[in-house]
Amino acid sequence: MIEIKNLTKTYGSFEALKSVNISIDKGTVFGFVGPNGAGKSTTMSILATLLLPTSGSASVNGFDVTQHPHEVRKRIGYMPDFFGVYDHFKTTEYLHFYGASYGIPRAERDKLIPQLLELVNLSDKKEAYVDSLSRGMKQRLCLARCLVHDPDVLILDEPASGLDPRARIEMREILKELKLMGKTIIISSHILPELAEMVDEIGVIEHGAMVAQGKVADIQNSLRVKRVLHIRVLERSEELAVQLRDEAYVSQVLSDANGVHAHFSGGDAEQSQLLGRIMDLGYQVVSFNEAQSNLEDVFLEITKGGASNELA
Ligand SMILES: Nc1ncnc2c1ncn2[C@@H]1O[C@H](COP(=O)(O)OP(=O)(O)OP(=O)(O)O)[C@@H](O)[C@H]1O
Repeated sequence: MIEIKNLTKTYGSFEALKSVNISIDKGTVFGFVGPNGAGKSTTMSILATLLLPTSGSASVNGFDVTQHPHEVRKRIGYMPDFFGVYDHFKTTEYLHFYGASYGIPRAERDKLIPQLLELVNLSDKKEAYVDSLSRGMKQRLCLARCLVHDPDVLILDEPASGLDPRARIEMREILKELKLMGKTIIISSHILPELAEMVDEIGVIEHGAMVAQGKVADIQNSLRVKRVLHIRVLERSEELAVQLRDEAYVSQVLSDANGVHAHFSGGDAEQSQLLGRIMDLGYQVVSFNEAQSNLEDVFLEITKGGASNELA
């Protein structure tokens, strides 16, 4: 649905994008993560036909953003990180304005707009002036605006930025609904653990270049992000801790009243073999769990440099 090939963008002599490649299948929710200034907004603006690339190509459903921008615009809903809302409108009027500019007939809009307001939890604000809405509400209204022409693809540049925790959760719930509706979504954010819950894939960009891309679990596996294993045995817990220290892929073994905790740098296969060996050694295993590492761990592992410190 989205195909970005060797995309570059230079501002004067500064290379904001250096041959970026991204491929996103229909129905995928793609989390686009990277520190400030990495090139997320630049990539998304090009995809939204608002900025011309210096070289390379980007297409939506087969339509190239530079050759067929009108076809692309019909298929995308774009939510920029800065948004202008027309304060003198009421929320309903605001959506009518956008619906009309997409050529949607009045009768159709009359049916559609209450549905959109319901989707973004603003039904009780249908008569409110945009001016009077909170930041979170304005952001949800902006999202409703992106959906007016029922686009297949949503390009959302930091839709949860500046929102308080409750407003972020509301935004996340709406995005989950959009995913269920089959939309292809590319969403950028600094709030990595929040993305983790809803994205199918992530792409990590740093200094204008993609540094990793794929399913979160695959990236974790390929990077061998350290897992923490929690192991409880019926007896001889201390002895197990000592034996684990000699195991490959195991480091930093601790033992306490809750069991043995070990850092593990192997993948799924090695983890399963380790469990087998512990059982072969005659331990009666009560539980063998892996503490879930999250997107933040993945991100920090990939971008190791100082740039990641800028993340919220
Ligand atoms: N119009 C411009 N002129 C010159 N440099 C620009 C321009 N727009 C963006 N840049 C530079 O391009 C780089 C990428 O910017 P971009 O806004 O795409 O980053 P980002 O990943 O979206 O960052 P953030 O998370 O802070 O929004 C930055 O170094 C930025 O300063």
